Amino acid sequence: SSIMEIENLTQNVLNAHRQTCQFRFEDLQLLRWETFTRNEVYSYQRKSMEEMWERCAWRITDAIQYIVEFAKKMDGFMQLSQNDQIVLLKAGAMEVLLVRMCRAFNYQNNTVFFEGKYAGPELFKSLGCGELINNFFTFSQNMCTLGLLEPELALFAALVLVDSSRPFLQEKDKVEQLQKNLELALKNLMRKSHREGILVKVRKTKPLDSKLSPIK
Ligand SMILES: COc1ccc2c(n1)CCN(C(=O)[C@H]1C[C@@H](CC(=O)O)C1)[C@H]2C(=O)Nc1cc(F)c2c(c1)C=CC2(C)C
Repeated sequence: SSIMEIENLTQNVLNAHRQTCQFRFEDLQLLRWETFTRNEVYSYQRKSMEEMWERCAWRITDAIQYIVEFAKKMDGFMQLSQNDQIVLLKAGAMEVLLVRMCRAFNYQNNTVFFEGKYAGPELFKSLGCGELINNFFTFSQNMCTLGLLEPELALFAALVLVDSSRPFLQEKDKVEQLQKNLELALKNLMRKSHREGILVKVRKTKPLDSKLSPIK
């Protein structure tokens, strides 16, 4: 692909990302030291497992819808077969959400934005899945150490989604072509900002450990 095509794809992905993030990065940053008081944490911890799951499931479902919109605005994604669009979103939407959530994560006090303020892992105690929550916070910490800027995060999220190694793809070569263009776009962006050194780290950070067996 020509450099023009790559530049256009970069701009398209940045716009798609900006138009489909529920919160602007600047706004999330402004709130990062607004943490829940001890009493507010207690009131969350006293909620039933059902109520807490209901709230979190709603937030996740909502956020995933925005990621579907992100995919639909990405040049090349809608040109894939509908089967492959569904295969990529089913396999990757949650991983893109985890990548996006690092924008709303304060690694200095290990808190994440939740319902208006920043919460630590202890707030989610009543969910009864401390292991999963701790993995989520550890992942967010690792994502933050990459120090990706918003445009780099947008292209990284696009690459998490457009992954030609996902099982059940019908037109793998078409997905591969789009993936290669996105890889060139991210390399091009990093080179321009003289930060290509990060790419080595990025390649190692697979969003979710593939050994995570689906909850039986
Ligand atoms: C892209 O980055 C982000 C980061 C955080 C959030 C969003 N997006 C989406 C909207 N959001 C909200 O809280 C909504 C604002 C609304 C209106 C209001 O009250 O202000 C309520 C956040 C959210 O969902 N946090 C969240 C969900 C969740 F399931 C978990 C954790 C954190 C931590 C562990 C688990 C249990 C996995």
